[in-house]
Amino acid sequence: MNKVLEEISKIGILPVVVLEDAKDAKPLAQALCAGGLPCAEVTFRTAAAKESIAIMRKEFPEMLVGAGTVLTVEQVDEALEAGAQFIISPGFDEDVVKHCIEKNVPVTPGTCTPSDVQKCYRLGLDVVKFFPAEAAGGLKMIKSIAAPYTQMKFIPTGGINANNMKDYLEYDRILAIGGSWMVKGDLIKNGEFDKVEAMTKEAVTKLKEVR
Ligand SMILES: O=C(O)C(=O)C[C@H](O)[C@H](O)COP(=O)(O)O
Repeated sequence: MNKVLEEISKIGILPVVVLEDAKDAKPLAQALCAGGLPCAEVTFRTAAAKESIAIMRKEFPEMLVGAGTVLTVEQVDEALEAGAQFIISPGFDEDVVKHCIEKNVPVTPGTCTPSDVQKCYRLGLDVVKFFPAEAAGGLKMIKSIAAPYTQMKFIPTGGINANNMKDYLEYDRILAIGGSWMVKGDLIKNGEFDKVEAMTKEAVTKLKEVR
């Protein structure tokens, strides 16, 4: 498995971040690192994504920073220019995946059916995102899908929070979980980075109970 994905596996939880303003990138990264999760998926839902990734990479070299909601080949290139170490999409796009393979950057496309997983398998991936995890059937669905694809690992995201995270993390085919619950937009907007840190710590405490 790719080294970056192995690192994500060791950390166990991938915070999914939406930053409206790149000035929040530094305090947010600081709160995540202090809370014990030195990683972030910065989503390309906002114009601030590229600059935010660049800031986090520069200020926190120990952190793993990737790009999320990557929908096009152009966004892959922008993310790489900013220093993104991995690429995540909500769904499967063959052009995006092939481009990442060419650029030698780990990519985890979103899947939620066996057909999606199989397309990723054929392109040589051994880790995929499972999105939207809770709405698409949760852990029960992942266990059913994972059975035939014996080497595939999953990063479920969507509807995961402090209350249900442990169920996912207990299953050995879960590489890590993704979620935004500790980095909610309001917390960032209001500058409540102490709360981000506290919720991150709480998540790490729960993680340690099962891993
Ligand atoms: O933007 C992307 O690339 C996505 O695939 C969606 C995000 O991963 C989820 O929206 C996070 O889900 P929540 O933790 O329920 O907020």
